Amino acid sequence: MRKKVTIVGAGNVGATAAHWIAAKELADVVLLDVMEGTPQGKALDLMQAMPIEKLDCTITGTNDYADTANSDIVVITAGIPRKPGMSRDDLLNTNAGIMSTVVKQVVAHSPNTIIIVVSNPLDAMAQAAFKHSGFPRERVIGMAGVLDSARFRTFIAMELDCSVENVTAFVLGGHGDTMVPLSRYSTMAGIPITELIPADRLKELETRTANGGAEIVKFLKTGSAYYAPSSAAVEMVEAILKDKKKILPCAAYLQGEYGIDGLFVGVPCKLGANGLEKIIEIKLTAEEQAALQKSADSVKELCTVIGVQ
Ligand SMILES: NC(=O)c1ccc[n+]([C@@H]2O[C@H](COP(=O)([O-])OP(=O)(O)OC[C@H]3O[C@@H](n4cnc5c(N)ncnc54)[C@H](O)[C@@H]3O)[C@@H](O)[C@H]2O)c1
Ligand SMILES: O=C(O)C[C@H](O)C(=O)O
Repeated sequence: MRKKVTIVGAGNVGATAAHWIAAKELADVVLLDVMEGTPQGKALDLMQAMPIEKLDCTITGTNDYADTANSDIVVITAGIPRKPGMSRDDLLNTNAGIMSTVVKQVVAHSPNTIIIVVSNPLDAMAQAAFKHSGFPRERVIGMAGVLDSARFRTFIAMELDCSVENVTAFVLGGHGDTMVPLSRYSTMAGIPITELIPADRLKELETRTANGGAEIVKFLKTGSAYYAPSSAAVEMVEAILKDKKKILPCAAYLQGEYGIDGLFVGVPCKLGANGLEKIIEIKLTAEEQAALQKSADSVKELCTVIGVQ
């Protein structure tokens, strides 16, 4: 039997995630939204591409959570995106309300599912999903680090004029202005990029990475990025469905790791069939640890505002 992935929110990120999942033939997809007709129309449109692409996936559009029952994974993209001049944190109150109603419905219909949170502000929304679901931390994971590190990889590959496949990159911390790109753990074909790119130029690439979402919002004007974000969420879906034991930077609920307790922060995680299978702890310099702590403090502030600290 095929796996079942529900995507809540059939907007830009949600619909594009459905597209990537189908393109990789990972699972049957249920696309759910509050907008009547939107998920149905997008799902039918995607279904009609399946014969052309020679893919066997069923994509169902719905407004009814009954159709999401017993999903293996639920990806939550429901919520408003930011527009130019806004920070992700400006979405806090609206999206917290949406997250609370969505998660209750998700849990009622798929009590054993694994939730991947995408809605912003990401770390606080992951914490809200964790608290409202009552799930163990293994089954609530936030998507941000895969996207942020993919952005860093893109900029490094552009700088070194090499294949993106040769570049690995590392980003820690929250998905906001306080994220921590770690050049020291980033490589081109195994060679530390700190040996290939001068420090001042690297700083510029790190800053561009931290502002990567805003750069796209400025271009798009009506919303935020969705091709890379949906691709990033689907890399996590694939790691779980295929039990890949893949190490990916994700927002995870820390319980003492990195000296942080009771908060979602972006750290290297092992993803497999059980969801979050391990948090990988690496040695940080005092400066990096301080940057991570600052990032955690800003997540805590948001969580306090919406009562999920
Ligand atoms: N974590 C990340 O790295 C990352 C990356 C990109 C976008 N995002 C966030 O993802 C969210 C979605 O972005 P988008 O570009 O797809 O926005 P969008 O406006 O295109 O889509 C959002 C969808 O959510 C739906 N929705 C609203 N309330 C709902 C509810 N209660 N139940 C079900 N669906 C509901 C809307 O009808 C809409 O179709 C935003 O909050 C955005 O900031 C996060
Ligand atoms: O920037 C945003 O608001 C959307 C997302 O978090 C991103 O990084 O692209």
